[in-house]
Amino acid sequence: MTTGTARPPLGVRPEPDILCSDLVRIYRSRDVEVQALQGLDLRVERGEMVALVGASGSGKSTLLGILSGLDEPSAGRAVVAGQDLAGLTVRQRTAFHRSRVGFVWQQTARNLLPFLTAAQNVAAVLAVSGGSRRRDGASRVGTGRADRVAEVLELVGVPELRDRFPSELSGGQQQRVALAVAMANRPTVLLADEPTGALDEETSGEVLEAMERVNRQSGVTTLIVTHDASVAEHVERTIQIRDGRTSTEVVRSRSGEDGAVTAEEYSVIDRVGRLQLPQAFQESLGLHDRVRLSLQSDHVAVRPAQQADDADSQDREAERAPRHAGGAGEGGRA
Ligand SMILES: Nc1ncnc2c1ncn2[C@@H]1O[C@H](COP(=O)(O)OP(=O)(O)OP(=O)(O)O)[C@@H](O)[C@H]1O
Repeated sequence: MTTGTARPPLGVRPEPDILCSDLVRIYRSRDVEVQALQGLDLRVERGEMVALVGASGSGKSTLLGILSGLDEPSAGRAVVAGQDLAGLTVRQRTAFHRSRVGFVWQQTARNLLPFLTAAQNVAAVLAVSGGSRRRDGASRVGTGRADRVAEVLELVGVPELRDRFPSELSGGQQQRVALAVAMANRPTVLLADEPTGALDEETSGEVLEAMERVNRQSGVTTLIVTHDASVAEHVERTIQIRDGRTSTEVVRSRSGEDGAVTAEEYSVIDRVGRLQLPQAFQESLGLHDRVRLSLQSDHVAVRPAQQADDADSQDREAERAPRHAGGAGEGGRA
């Protein structure tokens, strides 16, 4: 179990808060079998805020179900907040979910009890869990339940809404209160399934800003599943999921004096060496069915099969040329 704030020894990568390897989830009914996750690999570091995007049916909700302890994997490994989720009983998974995970759903009805005010919704979580635990293991340090309710409503930017019922709140306000409810118990990991799915663009932005603030101020590791492309502006890493596997990811960083944002695209390579090329790259170069690979001194070139013969002779020319004269042509660098 991950507790405490002790630093790992120099050179040792700290344990990530989400680690999946070769994760498989198969749904079986009487005569059909659906493999929703097909050997998925994922690593989210402590305190990171990451978006998971992908087409409908690609396995996003299935993954969140497993990571939150609501569902169990068919095979493979999933470790969240230091807890290995394989082979837990339903009771153990429920205890894990309550103590370690905050969850925000798209539908308000799943996030908030309609007959309780915003403050009462937050307090209800604390009543069920018996208090507010900190990541360092301390419990209810210096604050009682009422203080924690006020604190968490302040954190998500809606202290003035404390006495309103969900029906008296706008969609964006409801989602921010839902975020307060999810954070009440100081979870290690915050998971959100399409939290802005029912909101307009401006309101989505407000909710995502609140999530960013919560992530920064509390250090909660955050994974947002979404179709909403604008989420990418609020996270450092956007991971694409395709056919039940993570495929590519875009890492955004700020650099230079003007803080310009640069985005770099990466592909995830699994333990047996499989990687997926971004759809846009495939379309742009007409890569389909079969591609030609060639190993260069510092990269692997991926070319349409039909262009490969010409390019190979160019590569051989380039290899013969002196180093300072330039490298091989880059039909598709992987
Ligand atoms: N309970 C279930 N029983 C059988 N098949 C299921 C079940 N839940 C999901 N699936 C199937 O598993 C696959 C992945 O579904 P999942 O809901 O995880 O995808 P998703 O990426 O979240 O889709 P969406 O964006 O539409 O919510 C789909 O083919 C879906 O039909």
